[in-house]
Amino acid sequence: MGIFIVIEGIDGAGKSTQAKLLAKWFEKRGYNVVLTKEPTDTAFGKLIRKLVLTGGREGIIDGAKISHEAEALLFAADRAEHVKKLIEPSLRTGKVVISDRYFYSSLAYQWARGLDLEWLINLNKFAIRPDLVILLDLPVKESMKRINGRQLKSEFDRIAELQKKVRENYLKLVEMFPEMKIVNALASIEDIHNDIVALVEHEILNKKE
Ligand SMILES: Nc1ncnc2c1ncn2[C@@H]1O[C@H](COP(=O)(O)OP(=O)(O)O)[C@@H](O)[C@H]1O
Ligand SMILES: Cc1cn([C@H]2C[C@H](O)[C@@H](COP(=O)(O)OP(=O)(O)O)O2)c(=O)[nH]c1=O
Repeated sequence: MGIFIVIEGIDGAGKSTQAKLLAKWFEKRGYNVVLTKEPTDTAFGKLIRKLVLTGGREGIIDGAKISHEAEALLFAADRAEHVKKLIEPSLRTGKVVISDRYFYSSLAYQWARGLDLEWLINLNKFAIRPDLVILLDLPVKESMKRINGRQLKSEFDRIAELQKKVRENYLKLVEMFPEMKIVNALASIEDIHNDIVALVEHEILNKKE
């Protein structure tokens, strides 16, 4: 069996930056790495971008043309394809899978939209548990600085409000899912990378030996 690692956090937390650095770290050590993300680039991911993420990257704040329930089902459908067609086959052939977002995003974001957490957890039960989930945690003020320009100025306050809820939800999820570990995302890119590597060594590699 391979190794399955997920990077989570609010928009602009540094997920894609750290996912790439971690992929390089494993590759240098001779591992076969699959770097992936959700929403995916498949037809389901495209449908999500069209129906849910309207009006830009943070368009999820409004402009959604569909109900929050349908939204959650679309993310779950995209995830089912992701798990069955890419993640599980890659793990079976011993690869390291690093995913930028996974079902924890559905729990944090769709819960923040008012859906029932238990319903969301049940909906995502098919999704195998990762070996480790890195939660890049930082104050919303800082993340908003980093993604400045990705959103319209007039939407700033509403987006910040949702991000705050999502951050709080992620921190509550850490209490429920022991595979989730918090990393302080306020540090430099290099320091965060080193923290993540230390967690990977401690939580996964040392245990496999
Ligand atoms: N530790 C950091 N400190 C300052 N800026 C960062 C840090 N990590 C990433 N960034 C910058 O913040 C922005 C968002 O990073 P990104 O990796 O795209 O976040 P995410 O994938 O979580 O949305 C990018 O411009 C990136 O270069
Ligand atoms: C995977 C997932 C993402 N999202 C949200 C989080 C982000 O605000 C948005 C898009 O994700 P994001 O990582 O920003 O995608 P990209 O950078 O490719 O545009 O979707 C959910 O609400 N639920 C989910 O299950």
